[in-house]
Amino acid sequence: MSIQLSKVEKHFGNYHALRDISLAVEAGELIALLGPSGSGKTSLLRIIAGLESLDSGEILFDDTNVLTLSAKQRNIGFVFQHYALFNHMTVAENIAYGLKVRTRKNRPSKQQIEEKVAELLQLVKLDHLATRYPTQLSGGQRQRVALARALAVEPKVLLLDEPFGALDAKVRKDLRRWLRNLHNDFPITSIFVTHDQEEALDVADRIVIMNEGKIEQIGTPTEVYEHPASPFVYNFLGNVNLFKGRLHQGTLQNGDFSLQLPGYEEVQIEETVGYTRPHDLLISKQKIPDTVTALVTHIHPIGAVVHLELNRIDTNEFLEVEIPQEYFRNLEITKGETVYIKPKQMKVFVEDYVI
Ligand SMILES: Nc1ncnc2c1ncn2[C@@H]1O[C@H](COP(=O)(O)OP(=O)(O)OP(=O)(O)O)[C@@H](O)[C@H]1O
Repeated sequence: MSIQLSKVEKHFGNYHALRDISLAVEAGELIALLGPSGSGKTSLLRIIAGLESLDSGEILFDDTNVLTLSAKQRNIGFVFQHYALFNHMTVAENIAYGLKVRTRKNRPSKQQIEEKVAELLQLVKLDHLATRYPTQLSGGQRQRVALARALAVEPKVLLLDEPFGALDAKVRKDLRRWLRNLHNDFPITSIFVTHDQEEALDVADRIVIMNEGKIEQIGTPTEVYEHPASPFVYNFLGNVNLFKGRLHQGTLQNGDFSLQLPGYEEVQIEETVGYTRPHDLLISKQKIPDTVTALVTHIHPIGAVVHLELNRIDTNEFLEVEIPQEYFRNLEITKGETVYIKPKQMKVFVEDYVI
């Protein structure tokens, strides 16, 4: 089932919570709604589900306008951050619940329900825990039961609101891999809300980045990470170094250094900002032309890479560099040492859009 949102608007009183939201989700896609707290992710999810009304705009499931359909009629599976399982029912009973409460006419036979539950238990890898109660499960296991329960009624669309938000980092990581694999085997159109960049980048086919009720960018994880469409996206997705300066005839002049920026020859801005990722900064112990001089203030080895925190001598600004462990060892950099930094590449946004 594909989903098409067009020009969706929503106010809560005077507060403009969703602004001109248009989005096309293809059948079988796994989409992440990513953004800071209050950016409108949950409101958008609830509007798609039919749990919240909208002021104006259109929502199509395939070619059907669903605005007049209730949440139930939209045939949506919902998984929330806090596993809303029934504690007095076993895992198997929880999963069967949605089928058992159907009207007699639509209810599968007892045997069909049992088969469906067994199939879902296998899918979420909990067959050995079918007779346990929710209180006897870990948080991660409970979320898998919640997902199996949502899938039992064979929804056309699956909506997940911070499904792993209440779990610790390791379990979260395992579960998001598991969700990715599950989705590969069982490609139901799914939209999940998260404020965790890594989770969105790791799991989603495409990411919708939201800020203050607007969509900032829609793209694959690689597109949004490698080609952020706005300063907001650049800052929000990963670490970034800012180089304030003057852009003139294709050169960014900043403190003690200047950098040629191909593609920006026609642009002149007195005060702008260049954005560079930590792994796009060159670091050297020898002074080379057009470099920034900085002091190494912290060294954090993290697995195969080393993060270095630096303080620029000329502007006193903070910089972050990321280099492979092996390269770091060869350089023999120590804390307190003076080093020279040069961006390999930099992005400048003109009127909020990258050239
Ligand atoms: N029922 C409501 N009544 C009034 N304001 C609301 C209501 N629901 C949401 N809002 C406001 O709309 C804005 C967007 O909220 P929403 O929950 O959609 O954001 P979010 O991106 O999901 O945030 P979070 O990550 O914190 O859950 C917030 O400022 C919130 O206070």
